Amino acid sequence: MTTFNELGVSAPIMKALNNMGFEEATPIQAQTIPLGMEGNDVIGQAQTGTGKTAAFGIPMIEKINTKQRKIQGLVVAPTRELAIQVAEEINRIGKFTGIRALAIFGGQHMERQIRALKDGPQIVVATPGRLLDHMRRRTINISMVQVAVLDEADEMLNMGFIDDIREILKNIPEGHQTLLFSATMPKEIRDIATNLMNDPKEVKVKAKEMTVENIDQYFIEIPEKHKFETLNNHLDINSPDLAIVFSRTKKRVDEITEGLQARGYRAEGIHGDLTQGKRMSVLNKFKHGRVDVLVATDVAARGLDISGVTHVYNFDIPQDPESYVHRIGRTGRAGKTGEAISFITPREMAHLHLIEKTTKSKMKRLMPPSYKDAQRGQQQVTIEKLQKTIERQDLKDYHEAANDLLQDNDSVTVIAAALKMLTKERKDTPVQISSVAPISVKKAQGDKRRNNNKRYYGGRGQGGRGQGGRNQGGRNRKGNYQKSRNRNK
Ligand SMILES: Nc1ncnc2c1ncn2[C@@H]1O[C@H](COP(=O)(O)OP(=O)(O)OP(=O)(O)O)[C@@H](O)[C@H]1O
Ligand SMILES: [Mg+2]
Repeated sequence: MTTFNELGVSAPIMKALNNMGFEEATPIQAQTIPLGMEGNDVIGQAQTGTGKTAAFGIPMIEKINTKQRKIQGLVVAPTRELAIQVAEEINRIGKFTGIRALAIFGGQHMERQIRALKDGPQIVVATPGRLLDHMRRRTINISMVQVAVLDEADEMLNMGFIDDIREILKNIPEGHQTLLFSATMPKEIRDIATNLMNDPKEVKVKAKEMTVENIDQYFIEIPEKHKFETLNNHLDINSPDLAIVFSRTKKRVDEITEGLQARGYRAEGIHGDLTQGKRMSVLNKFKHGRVDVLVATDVAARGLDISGVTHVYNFDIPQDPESYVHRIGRTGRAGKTGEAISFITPREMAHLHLIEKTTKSKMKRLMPPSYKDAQRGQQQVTIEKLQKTIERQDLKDYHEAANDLLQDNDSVTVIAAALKMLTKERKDTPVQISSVAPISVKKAQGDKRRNNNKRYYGGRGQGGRGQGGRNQGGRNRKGNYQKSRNRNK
C-alpha cells in the first residue's frame, strides 16, 4: 500500500484527494506519479478503471505555476464526453491549488470557448479537431505548455488521429514533458509513441489479464436474428441497475434504442451523429439513473467513468480486441464488480478466440435465456419486493380487504393476481433490427494487416480526417476507410 503522502504529493492536492475519498494510491498512480513529478516522459499502461486520470493529473497539477494565467498543461482525449470528464476530475484534484482546467471540444460554440480561454485556464483538455481549429484561428496559445498528455494514447496515435497529434505536439515548446496513458498499447503504437517522446519511462502495471479480474465475462452464441429478443430476455432476468449496450453502427444503435423503448425499457442511445446537447443530456440522464440502458457506439467505449454500471452487453462483438477491453471496462471500475456479456454469431466464434488470446482472459459460455426464463426473472423481482413488504410488518390496514378477497377466491389466485399487477410485463411490440455482416477472423486479420499501414503508420488514406473527425460529431466525413473499417461511430 502506498499513500499519496509517501509519493511526495503536496498538501493542497492531498486535501482534495482526501475529500474525494482516495485513501491510497492505485498501483499505476504509485508507479507513475513520482516519475511524472521528476519530469520524465512516461508511457503508462494499466487496466480500465484503475485511476489513470489522477496518475497523470496529479503530476501535471504539481507542475503548474498558479500565478501565471497561461496554459501550461494540455490533455488531448478522443471524445468530447471524455474531455469534459477529465477536466472535471483535474478540477476536483486541483480544487485547493488555484489551478483551473477547461474542456474544449467540437459541437460547442466557438465564441463561448474563446471567451473561456481568455479567462486564463492553466490546463486545457481538448479533443484534437477542435484544438486544431483554435490553433489555426490563433484563439489558443499553447506556447507555454510544459506537460502534454495523450489520454487513451493508443487511440490518439492510431490512423485517424496521428497527423493531428503530430501537428499539436509540433506547436508545443521543445523540452516539454509528454505523458501517455491507456489500458491498451499495441506494440506498433508503442513504437510510434516512443518516437514522439524523449527517453520515455514505461510503466506497465503487471496483470495476468488485460481485462479487470472483477468483471465476469460471458458470451452467448446466437444467430443475428435472435439477438434483440435475447437482449430483452437477459435484461429481464438481470434487471441491471445501469447497463450499456454496444453496437457496431449508428443505425443499429438507433434501432435497438427504439426497439427497447417500444418494449417498455428506459433506454436512450448515444453516437456521433447526435447534437452535442442531446449527447450530454442522454449521458446525464444515464448517470442519474433516469435511463437504465444506454445503447452506444464505440464513442462511449473509452475512458467514461460512470459509477454503478453493472452490465455491459456487446450486442455486436467489436472488431478490435482493444475495443473489447475498453468497452467492458465501463463496468467493474475502482474495485467494483460487473458483468460483460457478448453476443457472438456462430460464424464469429473464431473472432471470439482471437479476442480471448489478445486479452489473455476467457469468456464463459451462457446458454441463451428463453422468454420463460425472462418471465421468471421479472416475477422474481416482484417476489423480492413483496417479501420486503412482508418483512416491514405494517400491513394491518390491509388485513380486512385481504380477508374479503379470500372469501370469494382461493389464495393462489389472489396472490397470482397481485404478482401480475406488480410485475413489469414486457410489451410484445414487434421489433426489427437490420442485420450486419458477421466479423470473421480472416477478414479481421486481413483488415488489421491492411489497416496497420494506415492506422498505425500515419497514412491518412481515403478517409482523411474521417477517423479524427468521427468523434467530433458533426464533422462526419464519409470515407472509404470508415466504411471498410465500419468504425463509423
Ligand atoms: N486512489 C484512488 N482511490 C479511490 N478511487 C480512485 C483512486 N484513483 C482513482 N479513483 C477513482 O476510480 C475511478 C476510475 O478512475 P479513472 O477514470 O481515472 O480510470 P482509468 O484508469 O482512466 O480507466 P479507463 O482505462 O477506463 O480510462 C474514478 O471514479 C476515480 O475517481
Ligand atoms: Mg481513463
